[in-house]
Amino acid sequence: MDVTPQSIAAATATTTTLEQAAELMTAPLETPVRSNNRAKRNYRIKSRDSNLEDEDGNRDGDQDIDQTDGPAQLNQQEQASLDSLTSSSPYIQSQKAQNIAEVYPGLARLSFLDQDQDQGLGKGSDGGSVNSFTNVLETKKQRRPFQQQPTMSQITIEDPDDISKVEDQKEKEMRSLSTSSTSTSTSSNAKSKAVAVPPVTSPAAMSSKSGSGSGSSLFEIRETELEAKGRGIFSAANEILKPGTLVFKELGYCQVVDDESLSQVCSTCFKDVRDELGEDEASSASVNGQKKLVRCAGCKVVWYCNKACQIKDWKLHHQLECQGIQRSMSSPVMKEIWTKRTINTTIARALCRLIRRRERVKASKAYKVEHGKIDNSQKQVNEVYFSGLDQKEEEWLDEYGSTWIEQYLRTYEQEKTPVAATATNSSSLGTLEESSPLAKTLAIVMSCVVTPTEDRNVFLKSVREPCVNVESASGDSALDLLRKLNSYGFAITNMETTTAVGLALYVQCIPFMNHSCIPNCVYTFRGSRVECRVIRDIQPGEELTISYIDQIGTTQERQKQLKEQYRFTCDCPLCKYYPANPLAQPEDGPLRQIIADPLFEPRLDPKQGFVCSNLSCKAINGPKSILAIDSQLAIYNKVELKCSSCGHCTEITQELVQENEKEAQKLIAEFVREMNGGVERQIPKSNSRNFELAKVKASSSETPSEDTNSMERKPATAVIGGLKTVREPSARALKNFQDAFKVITGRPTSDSEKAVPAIDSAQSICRSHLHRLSRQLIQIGFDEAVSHKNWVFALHRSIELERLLNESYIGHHPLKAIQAYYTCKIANLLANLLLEESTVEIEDSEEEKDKDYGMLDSDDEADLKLLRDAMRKNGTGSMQEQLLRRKRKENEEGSSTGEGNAEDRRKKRVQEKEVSRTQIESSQQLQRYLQSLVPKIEDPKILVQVRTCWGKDGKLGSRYRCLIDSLKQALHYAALPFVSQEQKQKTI
Ligand SMILES: C[S@@+](CC[C@H](N)C(=O)[O-])C[C@H]1O[C@@H](n2cnc3c(N)ncnc32)[C@H](O)[C@@H]1O
Repeated sequence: MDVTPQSIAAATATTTTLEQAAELMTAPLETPVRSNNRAKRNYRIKSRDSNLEDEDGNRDGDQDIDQTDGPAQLNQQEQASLDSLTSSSPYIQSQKAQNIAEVYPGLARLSFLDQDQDQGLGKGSDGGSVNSFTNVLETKKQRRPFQQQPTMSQITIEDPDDISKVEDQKEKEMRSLSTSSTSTSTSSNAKSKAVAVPPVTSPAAMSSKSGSGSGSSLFEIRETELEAKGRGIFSAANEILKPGTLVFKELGYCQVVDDESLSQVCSTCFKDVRDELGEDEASSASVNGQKKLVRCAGCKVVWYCNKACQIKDWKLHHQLECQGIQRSMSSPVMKEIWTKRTINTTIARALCRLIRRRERVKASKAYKVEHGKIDNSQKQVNEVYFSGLDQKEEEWLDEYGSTWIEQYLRTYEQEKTPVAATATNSSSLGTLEESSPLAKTLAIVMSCVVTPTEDRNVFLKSVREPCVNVESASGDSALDLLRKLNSYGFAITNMETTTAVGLALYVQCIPFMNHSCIPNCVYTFRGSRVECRVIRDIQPGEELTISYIDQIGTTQERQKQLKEQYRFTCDCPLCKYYPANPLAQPEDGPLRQIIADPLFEPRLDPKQGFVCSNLSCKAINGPKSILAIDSQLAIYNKVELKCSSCGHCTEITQELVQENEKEAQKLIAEFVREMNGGVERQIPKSNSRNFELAKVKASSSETPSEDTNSMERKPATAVIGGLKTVREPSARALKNFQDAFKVITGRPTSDSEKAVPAIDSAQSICRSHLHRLSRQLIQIGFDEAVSHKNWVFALHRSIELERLLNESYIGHHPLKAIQAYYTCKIANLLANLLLEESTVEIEDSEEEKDKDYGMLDSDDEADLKLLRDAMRKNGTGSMQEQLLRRKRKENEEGSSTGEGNAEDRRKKRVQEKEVSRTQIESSQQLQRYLQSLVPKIEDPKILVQVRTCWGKDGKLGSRYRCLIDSLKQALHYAALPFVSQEQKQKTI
């Protein structure tokens, strides 16, 4: 059942507190259904329902909305361009890659092995703020019932004082996080003037309680030494900031859930139901006939996990948003957009929230009080950072935007001209194709918040000069706001699935952090709250940095991305050591300063190597011979590669490289298609490579539209789904993979060394360019293998992934901790697999089936007992040995009964022998690999990394422990030894 804003409004109108109001709302909310999975023992693999058919749950419930009377849908190109607005917002997009949990997107499937649910995203989101907000709300006055039609004046709130209390309270909460209200410059090398963060936009200006600064600020925002770099965040602590230190937490100024995740992620706390239920179950509209999240019945757009969340959002954002969306829906064109999402509304919703939040902030008492105290330098901090908006779009908007959007809005408001005609008319006004995403986003915004023509014009008016004071910085220009969103917007990602689930705008601290390819801080999300932590020692006065992009690329690739998206050239120690320009000399000083370990040998960039094309040589050359193939190619278009081993020379050209890349991409696509029953599936392109796979994954669970084509695609997505859909990849798929791997890396896959005789032709020449693709291929391979339960294939991919990551990241890096975490997950999976195979076999045994296990509580208990009995009966041999013994016994029994003729029996035996052989081989492989993983898991160095990069009692640390315990248990039941480092040392 939907939650009606009316019911809230009505309830609030007749009660004194919202708490009471919430109680009075008799059935506005169904109790969100928790996972219907039984609590699984942690040595068992959670089974997943692969039915993705109902993933469009929110649409199903929309039958009351008439979707037939809208004009024709906008064409696909326009849709694609709007999507590109979302993805081309540089800061927004690349931040997706920064979430360090995105290291192994492919492995995220294994998240169901996690047991520490209390750590899950969303549960603790925003800490206890739900309660504190409810407390605040308890003192609220009665509200005007919702039924009153909103007017233009409602862009401001009818009762600003009311909202300002929430704002004021929110500020108080934020302040209580800080140990001091403003930061002061304490750093000795602070040459330029430190800029304290203004109170309104930076109430947490700000040090963390958990910091080492004993009450003083941990950081300050001030100008960097480079003018072009602008401001940055510097350590203001008197001592070294140690890894794990929480530098700051920052609440979003405003945030929205992405269109794609609206029905699965709570719009207030960002709890993702997929975390609890697994993607496949969450994608269906309901569990046991009940909805998992509940939807606002007013606009039918946003979803919540419970009343508290709905009320909180209603007060802070949704009341006016809801009215706005409903007003917008009064136009058939807009109704089509809102109900069918023919245009992505994420950015438009974020903009609307931003506009309203700004209005509320301005109306709050705290703002009024503090505003008087803000000096000029503080005002600078509040200025809108000018970047991110595509130049072309800016120009287009200046020239035609206002007219076109105006016409667009007027046309469909009058409900006379269908969209197609509007587009035709307006195309004469300018380059509509290029600029329509922006125009449409603004059109949606205006349809929600701006009505009279004169206000629209003000709203659209572009401000060309950077704003220097608070008022104009938060001015009404659409471009100002969009810029703000582009500059300070972050994609909120789900830690576990690595999928972007929302968009939040931050204005206090995180937007002032500059980039480094070898950063000293990372950030993660807890709901919409961003947390910034130290990952290596930071000296007093040193700048705090994060990485805007995925660090796995070559210097040339990284710099290209930074240039394109952020318009600067990075001069961090990594860039200095591995210069993009091959003519520049590498400097190892800066890197050595960061990695102080005297034993640390800066490795040469492994991505710059190449494979010798001499078939009999096969040597893989490091970058000693050629420092930067990519860069040389970029400059000279041609490079001669001389193999350091055999002296063989090969010439490569840009064209050859491009051909290579094309071929590799084709092969990857073929592999994915083959794995999915010959059905085409797009591999989305992304600048952020960490995010690529997450996107592939996300695309597999895309909400299908209602056309028949997408219905036909469903079986394919179902195949990708849960573990129940066990399907061996076809021989062709495997061959596709091996071919792709060979073309990309120049080497056979680790599981096909015998099968692939030699590297052929000049294809194997320059692999450095294909590094990104090889990672993509391996991750896709792993992901697909896990989906299809082909563990041996998965195992080989995980070996390759591990090698790739080891080669790609240097020094202390959180990614290594994440890698260890996933190694542990793989080990868990494999151990569980061995257990599961045995359990299944035992269940199949007639002898065991006859036993009465009716006394046991659950199937799981029965499985366990069967397992124990079997193990007891057969001694301590491995599971596979036990199975073989049983099979042999059964064979003997079969032959002694003289069933069938001798020839049949012989054939059967041969067949069984073959099955047993494959089984033994694969399980032996698994066991060997598992045992090779175990020492890595408890490697003290890894344990330090896991612990420090997330704080002493960090999330990852506790999860890691949990996984190790689970692994130990699984290994114990599978009769495999777990030799920890500790035990090993004791034995020695
Ligand atoms: C989010 S802002 C960071 C704060 C910014 N420095 C300021 O003063 O507002 C991102 C912008 O800062 C600049 N920047 C960040 N890291 C940089 C670096 N390592 N070198 C040069 N400029 C950098 C770039 O102009 C980039 O587009």
